[in-house]
Amino acid sequence: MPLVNAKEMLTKAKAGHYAVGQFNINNLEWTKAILLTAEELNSPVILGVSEGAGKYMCGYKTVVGMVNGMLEELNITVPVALHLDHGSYEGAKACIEAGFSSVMFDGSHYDIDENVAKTTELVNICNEKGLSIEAEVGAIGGEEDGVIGSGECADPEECKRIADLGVTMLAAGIGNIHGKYPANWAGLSFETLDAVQQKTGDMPLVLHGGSGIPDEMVKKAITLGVSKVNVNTECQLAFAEATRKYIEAGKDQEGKGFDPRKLLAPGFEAIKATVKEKMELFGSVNKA
Ligand SMILES: O=C(O)C[C@@H](O)[C@H](O)C(=O)COP(=O)(O)O
Ligand SMILES: [Zn+2]
Repeated sequence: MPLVNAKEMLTKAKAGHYAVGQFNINNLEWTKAILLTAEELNSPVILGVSEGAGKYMCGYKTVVGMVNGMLEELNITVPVALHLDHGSYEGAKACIEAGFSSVMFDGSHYDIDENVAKTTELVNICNEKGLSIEAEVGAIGGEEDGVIGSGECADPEECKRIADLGVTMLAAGIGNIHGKYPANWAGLSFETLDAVQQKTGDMPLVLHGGSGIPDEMVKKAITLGVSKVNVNTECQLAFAEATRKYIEAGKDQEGKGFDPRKLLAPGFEAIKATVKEKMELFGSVNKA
């Protein structure tokens, strides 16, 4: 099946009280592992590409070529959206041109009026071209210069202003953090999430920083309107751990164990296992 935008899969998820996973891709192994797992579990899936990962993979056109090639060669039949993650205004335009099916414009660092103005322009372009679009209100926390900043809680009124522009999905800060959560993390603010959902109605809400949130909190967030959960760090940690074990066991020095097709295989399987676990947790299995 060719790429689809994320509108239908997220509308169904919101109505069906489950969430679709966005898994960030970093290279060929990542992409193949995520697509094969989605197909095996009959689950819709969103492939997230940050601007940095896009550059690393030789640009957005390369990413589009690789993903479209895999959809065809691997006979992927489940709905797959290719989505720019935390995009700038220029990055969003470049991805629209390159053939992505969905973009995120992260205007959370602008004041609300500028966020509204830029989001509006991109909503118009995406509508015209048939892409889905995610916007963000309230910055997500995370590590900067070695310090882990706590996540902001979005203002529900500002969320409504952005939702009313006609975006497909809305990321609202609810105390969530990118990367590893610190031991003293206060947890998700369900009060904020509830207030955002009440103001934004049927709008699918997005939970960023999906790695390391206790399962029960993720499930509760889904009951309060989260329809898309973003995961990157947990796949990276699983890949790194499996690769380290392989090398520490000296397997790269046995026979042809240094061949990248063998060396990267444990990490590939570890990503598959992580994605499977998350799809089961989010409830998207058999929802393709
Ligand atoms: O780190 C990235 O490049 C992608 C993330 O920002 C993604 O949008 C996300 O929210 C995943 O968070 P994580 O699971 O905490 O890495
Ligand atoms: Zn994010």
